[in-house]
Amino acid sequence: MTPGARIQAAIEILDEVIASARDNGPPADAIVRRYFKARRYAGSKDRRAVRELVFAAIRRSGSLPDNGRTAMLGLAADDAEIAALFTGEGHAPAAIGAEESAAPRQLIPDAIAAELSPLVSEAEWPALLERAPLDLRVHATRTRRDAMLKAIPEAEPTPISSLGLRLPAESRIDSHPAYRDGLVEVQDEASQIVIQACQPEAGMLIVDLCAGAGGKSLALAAQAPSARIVASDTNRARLSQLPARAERARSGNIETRLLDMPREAEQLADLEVQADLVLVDAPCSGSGTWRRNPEGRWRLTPERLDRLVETQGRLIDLAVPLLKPGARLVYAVCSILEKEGSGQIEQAASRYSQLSWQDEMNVGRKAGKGRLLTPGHDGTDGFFFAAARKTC
Ligand SMILES: C[S@@+](CC[C@H](N)C(=O)[O-])C[C@H]1O[C@@H](n2cnc3c(N)ncnc32)[C@H](O)[C@@H]1O
Repeated sequence: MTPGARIQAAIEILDEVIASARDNGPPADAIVRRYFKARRYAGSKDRRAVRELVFAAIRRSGSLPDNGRTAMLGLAADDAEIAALFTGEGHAPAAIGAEESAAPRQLIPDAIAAELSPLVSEAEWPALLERAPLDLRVHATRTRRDAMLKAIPEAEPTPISSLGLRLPAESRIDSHPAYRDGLVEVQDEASQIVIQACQPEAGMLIVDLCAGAGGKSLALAAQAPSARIVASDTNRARLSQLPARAERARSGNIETRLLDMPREAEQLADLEVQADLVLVDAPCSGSGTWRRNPEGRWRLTPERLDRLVETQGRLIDLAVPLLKPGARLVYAVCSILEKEGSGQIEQAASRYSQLSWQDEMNVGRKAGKGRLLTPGHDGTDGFFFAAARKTC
């Protein structure tokens, strides 16, 4: 592809990403992959270059741009070499018209900025959108981090999690023998810290209420191989990925349970007052993962945030009856928004006097009754978590 054709390809992909953000469709990463699947002639250098252009344009625009061209004109406004490629020749995009406007440069739109945790100062905003490294979690019972550091020489130990390895952004691990053998799993350090906060132990009954594709269930299973882990979720497609992942990790102690809204309480009735640990890794704005999904800013509307906050509260209400006396509840969201984090826990604390909120881990920053991790402060994804014990 010529440099101009790469710009045009990025514009076409951005058009799809913008439409997908409007319609709650697939993420940018999936759209880039789909685009090139249909264009086998593009070489790996072309794919990488176009992907970089797409993500640079998304990072630069805090709010949803009108279309792919305005988003790309934003990059052209900052970079004369890119502007010079708008020639209209061959497969290059049309020349830039005198009246054409570029998407404004903005990291975070005002409406979202107003929802951020007060701990996240404006000086931290650029880090929210920097490229994330690839973090791995070492399987706690099958190997040791030292051994994996030797097996994957490019990796460094993560500073906070004792099970974590860090590789540079854009690294690939899926064909490495240690990954194929289930000795390492992709998991951001913040998620590994949430598992530490869970304190999983042998023999426990653990409910991972929002298990998704099982990232945290797998970590719990690796640390407590004789625990019984019930991994539930309402999303069939996500949950169905878990058995194969568990097989790769050789974790035979996870059972999946598909839930249907609004019948979850009924479907979990056999676990009432039985669980030693319930993890609520709730659906959220994903504002802590903008490093990977910067177009998440385009998807977040005040209405969507309100709906998420309501669902999170409902999930806590589903979790509490499952706890036996003395059991542990851990609430987590990959969010840096006040309402989804410490605000949500203030609400839960006012509903449940039998929950005693614990602050046992000296990581990140204290945020109300929980802890907040952020890319700028901790080098992890943004995550809020809080842990409580049921007193009676
Ligand atoms: C943040 S994701 C979970 C990620 C997962 N724990 C992991 O570590 O990979 C939140 C999940 O909550 C699920 N969810 C949404 N509403 C739910 C409900 N009412 N009951 C159970 N799960 C729900 C979503 O389908 C989604 O998979």
